[in-house]
Amino acid sequence: MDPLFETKKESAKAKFFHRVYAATVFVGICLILNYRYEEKLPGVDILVCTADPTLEPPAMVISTVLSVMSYNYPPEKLSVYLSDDAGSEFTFYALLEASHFSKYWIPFCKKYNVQTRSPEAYFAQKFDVKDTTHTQELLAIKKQYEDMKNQIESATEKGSISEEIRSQRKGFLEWDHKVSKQNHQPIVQIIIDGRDTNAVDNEGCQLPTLVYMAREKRPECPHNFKAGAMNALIRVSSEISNGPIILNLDCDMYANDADAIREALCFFMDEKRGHEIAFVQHPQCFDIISENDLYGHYNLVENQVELAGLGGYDAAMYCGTACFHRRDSLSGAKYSYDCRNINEARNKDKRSVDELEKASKVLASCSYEKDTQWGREMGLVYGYAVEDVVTGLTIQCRGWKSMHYNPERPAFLGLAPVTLDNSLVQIKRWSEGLFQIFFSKYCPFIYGYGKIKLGARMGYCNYLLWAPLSLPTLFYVIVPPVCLLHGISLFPKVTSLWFIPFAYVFTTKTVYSIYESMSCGYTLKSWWNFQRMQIIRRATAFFFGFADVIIEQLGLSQTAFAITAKVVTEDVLKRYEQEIMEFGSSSVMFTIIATLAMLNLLSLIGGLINTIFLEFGALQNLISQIILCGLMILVSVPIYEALFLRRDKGCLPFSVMLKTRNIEEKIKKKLNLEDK
Ligand SMILES: O=c1ccn([C@@H]2O[C@H](COP(=O)(O)OP(=O)(O)O[C@H]3O[C@H](CO)[C@@H](O)[C@H](O)[C@H]3O)[C@@H](O)[C@H]2O)c(=O)[nH]1
Ligand SMILES: [Mn+2]
Repeated sequence: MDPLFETKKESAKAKFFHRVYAATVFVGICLILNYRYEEKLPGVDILVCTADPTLEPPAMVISTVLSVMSYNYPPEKLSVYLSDDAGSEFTFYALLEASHFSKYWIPFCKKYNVQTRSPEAYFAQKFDVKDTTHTQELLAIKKQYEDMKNQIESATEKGSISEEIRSQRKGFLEWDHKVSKQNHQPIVQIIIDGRDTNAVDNEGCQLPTLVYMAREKRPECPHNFKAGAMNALIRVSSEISNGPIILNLDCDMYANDADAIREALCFFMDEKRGHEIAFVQHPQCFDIISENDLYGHYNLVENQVELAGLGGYDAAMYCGTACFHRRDSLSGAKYSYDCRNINEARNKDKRSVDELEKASKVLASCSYEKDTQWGREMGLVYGYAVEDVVTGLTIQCRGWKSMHYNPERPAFLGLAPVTLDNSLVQIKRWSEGLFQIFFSKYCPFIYGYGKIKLGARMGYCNYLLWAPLSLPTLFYVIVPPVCLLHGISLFPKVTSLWFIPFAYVFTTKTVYSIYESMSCGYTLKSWWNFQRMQIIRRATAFFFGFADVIIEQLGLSQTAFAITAKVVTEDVLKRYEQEIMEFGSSSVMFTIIATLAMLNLLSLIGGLINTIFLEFGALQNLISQIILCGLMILVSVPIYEALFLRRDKGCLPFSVMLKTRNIEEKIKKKLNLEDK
């Protein structure tokens, strides 16, 4: 037999035994730890944010809530809070329905050891169950879920909630005719009181606490977007359950691993180093991603190399969601050795639900933060479009450490944008927010000096400097083609020695990037797609982010938070799955993309005509530019398709085409002139 084959077999065997061994040890340790720590498990408060019932449908929000309510964790130590920045009674209603459904959902998950505990994601799967009682129960609960969802959706569509439902719950009294999204009193409703021994599921097991909160909103009072919502949540939860560990989740990201809390606690409760750790960040992983990652949301290299590297410097970046925090460090405490105890007794509050709600409302009011350190030294930092990253940095600079934890089965799965427009809006917010931090007093090089390691500061800047990256990219996609058209050579001749450094940098960078991507699990095609997205992002989103920060620095505008839409129509989703780029709207960003694609195409044609027919010798001077243009054209193929070939709803709209035509005309005119 082939000796190579033999060794392969041997090593496979060894690997297998290694795995079995590791798994056994792991299970063993878990059992011991469970036994040793079960009593000491700390209270965990899960804070979920939502902001708009049309962009973030209540049915999606409650699936997230249900996924965390059904964690494998003692329910009397678990509390779930939903912040609703829209102050919408439909979200409140949906949460009420969810609390009812949880009585069936939680026991079902536990009985059949369901792994995916977001009902929406779970029922979207294909099932293959043989056992008949299981099938029956599954079908029954699926029907129950769908009925609930239909009810919520029809109420939202109708725009009203029936008197019958309203009369069942006094909480609805909060929504009189005066409540609007931007203007309403603080609302706190304890839907399930975890202390109440009657709050049980249909098998008689205790349910976790569930709270609805809509902080006060007044038009004259800046609300600071998600950071404001989170800070109100931190305070309200401290009043009601005061769990020493906080899990922060966006409404579009559900829990995908029922044991995630226990795993995260292994870091916090570690006897040697646990007390130093402020937060444990899971990477942002997404649920629906097209096969070859059309819009570059997989983030495999980012998660496995860049963010993990920052984690290696004890400075994992806080990414706003899927993050476990120590309450103390999030609320502004400095690190000290005394922070060791997280398993303090749960607030043994004897106050009634009404009293708790009343006390909480004060904490969720506009005036509460006046003249306090909230938004500066305490809680999430205000004034940045990426409040999460800057907050994480301040926590680290107060002496804490943070972990990046990327388990094999993603513990959380979110919703990535499935249209180019949404994706760019999101990236623009990020690049803007990140660059804002670089420009502020929190610039890691200055603020972090002497507090976090140099590597960590550099790692942060890898992200904070996204926006200015737009400038070289724009230069490279505009200047070389324009010069090519005019026959101006920008790079050294192929025969010159000076050509070597350019060729060297270009090839090694490309080869390394392919190697890195593929070793992290990308396909070659997804790498290629990512190159396209990089150019598109830099030429549009990063550039707008850059411009906005400059304008803000001049004091001409203020930061806003554009929420990414989470509702998609069937045909958009279908095109996404087929990896057809979705344009469909006439955003300025699309005009830029289309213009750049046309500019390169026409310049290459024009440049080639000129050199071949007029001065053939010039070719070797222009070869680098021809290659650059050619690559840009190859990468832009989907854009030409959207401009000229496609007729579906996602193609580039006529208005974008018209605008790019202007440029074409100009180039053609120029070519004609030269021909003469
Ligand atoms: O005024 C607001 C605006 C937003 N949100 C919530 O913030 C979350 C994130 O918003 P989303 O539109 O989904 O933005 P993403 O770009 O997906 O969010 C990423 O980037 C944000 C910073 O830009 C972080 O806050 C997020 O945690 C991170 O997931 C959502 O749950 C929203 O409901 C609010 O609660 N109040
Ligand atoms: Mn999101």
